[in-house]
Amino acid sequence: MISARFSGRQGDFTLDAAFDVPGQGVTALFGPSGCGKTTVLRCMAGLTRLPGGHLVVNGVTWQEGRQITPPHRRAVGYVFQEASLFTHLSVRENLVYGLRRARGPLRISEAEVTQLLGIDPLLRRPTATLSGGERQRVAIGRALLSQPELLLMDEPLSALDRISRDEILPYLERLHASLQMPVILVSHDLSEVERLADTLVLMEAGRVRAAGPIAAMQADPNLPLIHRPDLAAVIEGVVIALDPAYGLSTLQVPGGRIVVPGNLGPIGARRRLRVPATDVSLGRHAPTDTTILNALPAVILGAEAAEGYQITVRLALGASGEGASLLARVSRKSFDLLGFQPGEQVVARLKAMALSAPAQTGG
Ligand SMILES: Nc1ncnc2c1ncn2[C@@H]1O[C@H](COP(=O)(O)OP(=O)(O)OP(=O)(O)O)[C@@H](O)[C@H]1O
Repeated sequence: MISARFSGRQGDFTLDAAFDVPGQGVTALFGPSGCGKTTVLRCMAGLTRLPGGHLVVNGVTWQEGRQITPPHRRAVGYVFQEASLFTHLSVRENLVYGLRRARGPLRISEAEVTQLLGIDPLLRRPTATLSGGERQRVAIGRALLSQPELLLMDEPLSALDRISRDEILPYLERLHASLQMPVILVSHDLSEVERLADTLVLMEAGRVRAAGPIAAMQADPNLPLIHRPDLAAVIEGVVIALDPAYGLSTLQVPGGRIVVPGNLGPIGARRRLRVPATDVSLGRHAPTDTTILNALPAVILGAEAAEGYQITVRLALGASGEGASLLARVSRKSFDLLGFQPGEQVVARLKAMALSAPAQTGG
C-alpha cells in the first residue's frame, strides 16, 4: 500500500492531495496542466519538501509531517520527461551507474533490464547517437537498476514524437506485466494511462478528486471522465483460444468472451483491451445476420446524457451483470425508441475490428 498526503504552498499554488493506492502495479496521476501532478511526484521523491502530510510506501515511512527522508536515502527511481543520460558515458556505462546507486537487495538484474527494454543492441553505443525513444528506454533501465522500491515517471513519453511513443509503449507494457515494484506515472494523455495504469488518481487544482481502479473510474457517473468524447472501457482478460485461419484471438473477460483480431497468444496470457464507447451498440436480442463477431449479454447500470444528442450507457457484462464494466455511447433517439431501463438485460455488440489490444510479448 502507498499512502500519500502532501499539503502546503509553492508560490501561489496550494497543494492538498491525498491518496491511498496499491503497493504494486502502475498508478497514474492524471489531470489538467498545472493541477499539481509533478509537484506530488517530486514530494514522493523528496525533491520538494512540503511540511504537511505523510508518505508511507509498503510499510516504509518517508515523510511524517516535517520529518522528511532526504531523496538520496529513499530507494526511488525517477524518470524525467527528457532522458537525462550522461553523455560522456556509453549506454552500458549509464546502466552500470544505476546499478552502483543500488541500495538494498538486488531485485532486477542488468540482463533482465536490457532484455525487457530491448537495450542489448544498444549497449556499446555512445548515448549521443541514440534516438529519443532509445534514450528514454536507457533512462528507464538506469532507474530500474538502482533497485528502487518505487519507480516514479514524470510524463516519460511526452517529449517523444508519435512514432517513438508507439515504439516505446510496448516496452512499458512489458515492464508492467513483469515488474513487481510499484510505479507512479504522471500523464495527461488518457490513452497512455489506459494502456499502462491499473489505478488512476484524478487530480484537479491541487487536490485529488478521486482515486481507484481505472475501469471503475472510467465508468463513474460522478467523474468528468464519463463525458469525454474518447470515452472507453479498459477490460482485462486471458487468451483462451487462437484461430490462425481467421487471424483471431478469444479472450475470457469477467462476464463474457471477446473475439479480437490478431494473434494475442500465447494461451493463458493476460491481455488488456480498450473498447471505445462509440464502438459498442445495444440491442435486445443476439443478432443473427451480421458481420459483428461479439454480441455479449450485459445489464444496464445507468445512463447519462452526453454531448451531441447522445447517451452514455453504463453496463456490466454477464447475464446478471456480474462481469467487467462496459460503456456504450448511442444516439438519444435510438435509446428512447428502444426504451432501455436500468437493470435491464441487453446484448452489447462490439465491433471486433475496433478493439485495440496492445501487442504485449510478456505473459
Ligand atoms: N517551485 C515552485 N514555485 C512556485 N510555483 C510552483 C513551483 N513549482 C510548481 N509551481 C506551480 O504549481 C502548480 C502545479 O505545478 P505542477 O508542475 O505540479 O503541475 P502539473 O500538473 O504537473 O502540470 P503539467 O501537466 O503542466 O506538467 C503550477 O501552477 C506551477 O506553476
